[in-house]
Amino acid sequence: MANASKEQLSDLISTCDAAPFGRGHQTVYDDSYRKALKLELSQFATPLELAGTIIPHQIQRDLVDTDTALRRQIRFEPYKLNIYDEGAFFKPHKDTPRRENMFGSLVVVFPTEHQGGDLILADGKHDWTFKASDALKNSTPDHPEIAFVAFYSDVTHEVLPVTSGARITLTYNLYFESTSLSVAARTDWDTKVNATIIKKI
Ligand SMILES: O=C(O)CCC(=O)C(=O)O
Ligand SMILES: [Fe+2]
Repeated sequence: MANASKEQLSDLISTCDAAPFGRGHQTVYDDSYRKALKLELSQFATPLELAGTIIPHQIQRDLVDTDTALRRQIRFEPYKLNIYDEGAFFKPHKDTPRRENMFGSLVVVFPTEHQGGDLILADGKHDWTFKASDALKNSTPDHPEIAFVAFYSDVTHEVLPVTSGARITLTYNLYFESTSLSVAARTDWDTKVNATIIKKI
């Protein structure tokens, strides 16, 4: 991605489908709510090996181990590749839990040139802005960087419109290894968002 030319990005964009989202129990398309493109897991391959980065450790340390009640092994499941070209956005929503031991989401942002597309997160008490376009501005083809943000499932988030270029993200569902604890009942965590830039991937 760090070396992607405009042509390669337009090729990628032209192979993608419109991205739906969950509304109640349904999966719907509504481009006044979510205007973006996506590829399902079966439709792409990525050289990004999450296990080879610091991301799992950082999420374990800063999002999970900070609370003794939560201290458990976590697992990442890749979910979708999302492409936001100019004018694309995703209005405020919470992610639909895929299974009862899902406790959060991880969004990895690739270093493709773009403006806008800030991710705004809120839990009712705090809000956060994750501006990957700024975070990645020192990324170069020779020294690519990625940015990530991880958050609990009760955090509402939205992607503001991309004003130029293309913002490409890979989302993961975050699970606890054991299914014993009902995580949905917990809404009083102090730190709900963890955002960092990973250098030199
Ligand atoms: O691409 C992003 O930054 C967020 C995507 C998202 O919120 C989702 O797929 O549910
Ligand atoms: Fe989401």
